[in-house]
Amino acid sequence: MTAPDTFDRLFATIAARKGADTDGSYTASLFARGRARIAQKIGEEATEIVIAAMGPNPRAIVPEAADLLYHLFVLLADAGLTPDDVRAELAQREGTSGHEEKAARGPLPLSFRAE
Ligand SMILES: N=c1c2ncn([C@@H]3O[C@H](COP(=O)(O)OP(=O)(O)OP(=O)(O)O)[C@@H](O)[C@H]3O)c2ncn1[C@@H]1O[C@H](COP(=O)(O)O)[C@@H](O)[C@H]1O
Repeated sequence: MTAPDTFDRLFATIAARKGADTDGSYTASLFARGRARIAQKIGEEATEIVIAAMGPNPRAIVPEAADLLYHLFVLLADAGLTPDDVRAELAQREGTSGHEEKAARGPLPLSFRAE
């Protein structure tokens, strides 16, 4: 059996914080504040990635990506999902170009098209 990687260990820690004492854990306090607050944090972290992406130093993206992944993991755990659900979704997409997938969706109904 292979040792769990950093992502797996992080998710296990996050999941174990559900219902924990909020004083000692930022994760527990996020769970306590609820899904809307978690989703809002993801929006904030995504915005910070956009700002880092537009800057001159690509390394600045790394800590913002870590913040975003951490908050995404909190959302998954809050929703009763796991990174394995995301792995399975990505595995299902493996080998299908985004162009192919978009073409297979067919044209948008008229009501969705831009003027
Ligand atoms: N990876 C992280 C991690 N990344 C970011 N953060 C926290 O996420 C918050 C995001 O920062 P912001 O400035 O956006 O928010 P804030 O003003 O501090 O807080 P808000 O009131 O806005 O929510 C900071 O408090 C960070 O410390 C994290 N907190 C915890 N972890 C991991 O989760 C584990 C469990 O943490 P606790 O639940 O706190 O024990 C830790 O050991 C780490 O491995």
